[in-house]
Amino acid sequence: MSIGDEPGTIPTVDISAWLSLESSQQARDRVVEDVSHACSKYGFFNLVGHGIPADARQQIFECTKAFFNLPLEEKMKISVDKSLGKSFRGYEPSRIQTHQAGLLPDTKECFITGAEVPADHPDAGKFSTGPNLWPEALPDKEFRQPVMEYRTLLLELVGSLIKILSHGLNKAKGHPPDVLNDILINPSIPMRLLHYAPETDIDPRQFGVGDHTDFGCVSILLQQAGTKGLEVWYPPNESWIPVPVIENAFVINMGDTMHRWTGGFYKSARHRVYITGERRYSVAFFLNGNLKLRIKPLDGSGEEASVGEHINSRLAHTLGDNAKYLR
Ligand SMILES: O=C(O)CCC(=O)C(=O)O
Ligand SMILES: [Fe+2]
Repeated sequence: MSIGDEPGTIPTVDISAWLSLESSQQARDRVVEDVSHACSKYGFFNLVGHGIPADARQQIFECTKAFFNLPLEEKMKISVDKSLGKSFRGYEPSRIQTHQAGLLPDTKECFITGAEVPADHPDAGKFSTGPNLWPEALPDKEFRQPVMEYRTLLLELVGSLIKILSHGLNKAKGHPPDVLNDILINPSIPMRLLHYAPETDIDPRQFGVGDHTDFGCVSILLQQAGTKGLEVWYPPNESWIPVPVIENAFVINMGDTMHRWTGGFYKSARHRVYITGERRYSVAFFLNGNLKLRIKPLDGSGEEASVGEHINSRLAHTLGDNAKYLR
């Protein structure tokens, strides 16, 4: 069921028929059509019927709040500059990333985790790969375990989304129905717990997250109920569309790797988070994909490129002088 597509809104898509073993082929095809429509028109949609339990969603917010409530000196003990090599894990303080010339650095602060790759693994210390950094001040049971459990649940969900998106490309363009599946082999998935502190006297160049596109394939965002700030750019109307929080929904968006790979069929949409006088938390899960994979636009529109090199260079660009943390 696709609700929405009302002027000035992004669609809401229910994928429960895809996830259920009892659904008819017609109901599954409808999910493929709805996801494909949302991603080719907007690159953004609200996802419901995703099967992620409410308590897992609740718990990840508890973890997020607990982390950002720690004193700054505790958070700085695991700041990204302390992570192994270019692994870029741990605490990213506020005002580190700048997305556009002319904007001030984002006010958000983040905690970044990924797949747990031990320090003696041959790839540890390569870009976005290595051991996670965990705050000493929070017991594993209350933080590390639920964060990794949430990651496992979303890994399964993003696998379903990639399969649905592949079927969408099969229907629209005749590509094989598993055309995107290789991105899921040993995928790089940085997950960011995010905190936006309330601000006053806001400079017009200042955002929680400035106007940007995501770098990877598929992003799964959980917004905190009762907050606002996220907006997506809709080119046909040249306007910013608010992305209000919908109960039990995740926000799904396409990133630049997906856009390029599909020759622009699935669109990586510009979005931003404006600052309000209210505190806000969110949790972003970025399927960047297999960093060693080389992908060529499916429509023949460009050269083959490495997933890892692309993501690395995009992140370094937004970090500016702070890209020293990636060396
Ligand atoms: O917090 C949000 O609502 C969005 C964050 C975001 O766009 C990002 O981290 O890339
Ligand atoms: Fe984003």
